[in-house]
Amino acid sequence: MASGTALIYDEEMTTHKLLWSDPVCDIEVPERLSSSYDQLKRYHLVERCVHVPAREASQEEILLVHSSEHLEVAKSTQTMNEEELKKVSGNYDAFFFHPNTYCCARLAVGATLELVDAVMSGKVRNGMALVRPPGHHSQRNAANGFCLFNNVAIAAEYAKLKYGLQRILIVDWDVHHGQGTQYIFEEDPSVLYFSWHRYEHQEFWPSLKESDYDAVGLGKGKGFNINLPWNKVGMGNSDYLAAFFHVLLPMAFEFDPELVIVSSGYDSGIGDPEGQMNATPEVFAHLTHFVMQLANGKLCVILEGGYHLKSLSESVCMTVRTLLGDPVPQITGEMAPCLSAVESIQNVRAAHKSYWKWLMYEDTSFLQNLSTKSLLLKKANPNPSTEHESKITNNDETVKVERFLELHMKNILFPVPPIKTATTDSRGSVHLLPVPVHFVKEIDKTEIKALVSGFYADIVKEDKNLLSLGSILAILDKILKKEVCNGIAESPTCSVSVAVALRHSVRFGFQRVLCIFVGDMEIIPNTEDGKILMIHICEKEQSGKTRSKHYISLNWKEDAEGNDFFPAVLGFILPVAYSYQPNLTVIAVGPNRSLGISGISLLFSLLQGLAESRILAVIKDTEINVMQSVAKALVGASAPQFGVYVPPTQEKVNKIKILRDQFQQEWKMLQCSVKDGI
Ligand SMILES: NCCCNCCCCCC(O)(O)C(F)(F)F
Ligand SMILES: [Zn+2]
Repeated sequence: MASGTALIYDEEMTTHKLLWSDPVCDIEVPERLSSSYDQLKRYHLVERCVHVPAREASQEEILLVHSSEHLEVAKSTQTMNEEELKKVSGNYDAFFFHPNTYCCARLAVGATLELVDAVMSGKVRNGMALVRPPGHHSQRNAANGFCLFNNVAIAAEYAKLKYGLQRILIVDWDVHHGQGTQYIFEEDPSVLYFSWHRYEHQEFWPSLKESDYDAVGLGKGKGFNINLPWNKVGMGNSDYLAAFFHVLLPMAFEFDPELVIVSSGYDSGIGDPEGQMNATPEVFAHLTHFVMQLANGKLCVILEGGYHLKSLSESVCMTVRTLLGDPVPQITGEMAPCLSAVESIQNVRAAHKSYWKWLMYEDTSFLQNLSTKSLLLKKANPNPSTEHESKITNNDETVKVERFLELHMKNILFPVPPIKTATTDSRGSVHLLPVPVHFVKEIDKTEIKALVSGFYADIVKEDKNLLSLGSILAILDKILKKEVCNGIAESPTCSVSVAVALRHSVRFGFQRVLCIFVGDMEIIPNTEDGKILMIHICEKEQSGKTRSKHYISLNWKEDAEGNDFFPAVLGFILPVAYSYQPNLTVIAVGPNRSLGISGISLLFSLLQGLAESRILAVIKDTEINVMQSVAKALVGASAPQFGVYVPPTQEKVNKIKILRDQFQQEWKMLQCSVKDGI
């Protein structure tokens, strides 16, 4: 199983620069690269990566996407003087040439291809290439928007050719629409292109009709182009996460890519003069964490835009530390997407209904009125106030953002625990675990008896699980003290163990503990005070207990053929969990589990983005296979296999919809459609 993270950077790419005054292009400066690399060094992230050198792409490689005319024009600029450079630059929308541009653009492509080779050869699991000039606006026969060669598009064609790949996902989280990439692949079903972008009803550059949500691809490529337009500025963390839960991730898991390439622009982050958005750097750790769960972890992150140097460099660091497997920082801000974001999410889901199995039962009845209504709304008040007040308005705000980010990052960054996963167990089954985990300590029975008889006597009736309780409390203490990130314990009676663990966690200061219990639960802990949110996944209704905001029972029996749990995790459990923002997650697998191992692995992998990746796993002592796959997920040994993707039945889709309707006012991340009569 490949491991390690590649970092590709060559300071030669800082020599491309604007030689004359041009207010459109003067934000694309060399310092974008050098300040990002310097910040990576400051956080000691460079030394933890595998250094892969850049190289100049060959002409054949560039011709995989571009015309020979385009290549010749680029080549000819090497010997031009400033006046000639200015003239040829004027043939394009928002592009500038420098005598070194051609060489830098070849390095940018070559660096990207070297990263693809390092990942596809198994030399590393994933990696990032810090390149400029960027690529996603450039087209077969034209430079555009600071881009000369389309680095990411060439990489996709190269990977298909050299590795025979048939499904490549390109995620473009830059704040501009990568229309170049869209044009190149719009008829190609082997490349799924997802882009969100500032759009403002076609007001924002490049102001194209084909950047809207109804551009779904052409011919055989229909359904494989996904545009999510942001029609207002000020979008934040919750809007971006909602877009992942309700649009990108369901598509991506159904598509099941063999490689993921990210057009990683950070002008969608706070403080950026182009984006005017409010998302903070840690959101990129979450976005990276999610795309790492695809393609068995084979992920290439390629720099595109980002013009606020502090915001850019912090976001680059958030990306790289997540690629390295560090805990994912707690997301900040109110977890509630704005109306405009939900409207765009609803529109793009409707536009793709006929191309995706997971959308087969999507309710698109709103289409008759809502879309016209929103356009009427726009016409009615052409300058709609932003949903979120945009914190950044003009240049002198840049300094304010720097100060904001200095403080913000201090709260976000935390020491990475030296040990990832701790375990103890009563019968020494730790040696059964397929991965190096840290043995917490021998459990002393009398000590535990005393402790338990004190605070947990009402829960613990018999002695047979004292050892298990001891190990759980020992692991919890390590997690509480941030000495370990997560832990795994076995138990003969999961309900008792979980009840004790929850009470212990709340007693020792965790204000919000999320508990996902899979299987039969004899004891249902009290969740009235909101300090525990229980999601109970079982085959049939647990008699008596009615659902409430903090006790949600999800009746789900996994399909025998494969894994149909994706819509439940992506469309329900994650949105609820992110709305709750727990500071500890407990996941228990008890008797008569109604999920398969792949569904359980999916839970453990996707929930690691919460609570700074603090997870306590409590596994029924007879479930050795579950124990092993959970340990792999917790240690990050590999992007686990989530089994064969099975689209959900109508009955299961309806089950999620009913739960979503019931709880979306309390847990606002569930929102993915605008109520009628907005
Ligand atoms: N009135 C004309 C405004 C032109 N604005 C050009 C913005 C280019 C954005 C480039 C980028 O950030 O998307 C890339 F990732 F490619 F670098
Ligand atoms: Zn951009």
